[in-house]
Amino acid sequence: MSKKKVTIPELQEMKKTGKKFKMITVYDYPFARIVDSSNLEVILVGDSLGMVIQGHDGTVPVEMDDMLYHVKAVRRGAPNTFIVGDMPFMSYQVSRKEAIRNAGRLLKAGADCVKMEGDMRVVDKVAAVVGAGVPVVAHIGLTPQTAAMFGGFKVQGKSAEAAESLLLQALAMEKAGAFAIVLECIPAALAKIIDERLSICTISCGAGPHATAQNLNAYDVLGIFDKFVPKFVKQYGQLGGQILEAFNQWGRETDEGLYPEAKHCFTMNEEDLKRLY
Ligand SMILES: Nc1nc(=O)c2c([nH]1)NC[C@@H]1CN(c3ccc(C(=O)N[C@@H](CCC(=O)O)C(=O)O)cc3)CN21
Ligand SMILES: CC(C)C(=O)C(=O)O
Ligand SMILES: [Mg+2]
Repeated sequence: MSKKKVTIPELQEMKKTGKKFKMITVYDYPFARIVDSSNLEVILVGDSLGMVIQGHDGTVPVEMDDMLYHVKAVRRGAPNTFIVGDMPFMSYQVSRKEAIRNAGRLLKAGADCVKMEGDMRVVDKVAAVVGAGVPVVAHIGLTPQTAAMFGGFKVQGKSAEAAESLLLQALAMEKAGAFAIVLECIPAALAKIIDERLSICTISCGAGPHATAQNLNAYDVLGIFDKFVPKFVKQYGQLGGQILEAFNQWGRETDEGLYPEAKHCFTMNEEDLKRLY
């Protein structure tokens, strides 16, 4: 039984009924297939692929073409899952026109909506993209594309002033027409207030339990990505170790002549083999 893709009205209904939804970050076809048969409602194809897949130290190097490539692969694996396509750095900051054009490209590649990071300076771009008919998830708090400005991947909104500013940003994003908002790395108590003050869904990525939804990265959930493990991450598997063990076992068996066995080999008939000599 394949599941039915969740709709935006259904996600909004979940905020009213208090039922949580889950958004997992994946980047490729095999993971997308697994999510499509899981109890997770939403996939984020995040620009974090710059770090997790490409090995950069941040998300700034990621291009539209990278995002389109991964959104297409994920859509092929997860035809029945709602996909959020992340807009990469400089694909929406320059002008409303570029924002609309690039958001449209992500939708044509298979995304159901786009996500845009930023504070008050991005509100007009969000409004323009929504105005062009593309659903938008806003993203405030720790915004990795501009993390250099706050000195790295640091928790945001800890002071009363910073918290007030984030609340105002969230309200502005709702007014601009975003249907949901990611709250990344902010105090749980602030996320609770923001969730209560907004009618749209809040999605917690390191923002505590009070949001409408939770987000984690598949590579963190599985214990594959160990370059850094943020405090909010819970590893539900230790696949990094299992993958290493599998690689080493194949290596050992190949060294010792235990792989391949007869069942792994192709054959040809005796006649043809004789004619060869
Ligand atoms: N694999 C992966 N998982 C993520 O959650 C993720 C990415 N990549 N890449 C994009 C952003 C970057 N993220 C990060 C990265 C590091 C921290 C981190 O180390 N935070 C410190 C807090 C430092 C402070 O106290 O201010 C921590 O201890 O968690 C948090 C979020 C979340 N996102
Ligand atoms: C951290 C999440 C929300 C994200 O934007 C990403 O994975 O790119
Ligand atoms: Mg991102």
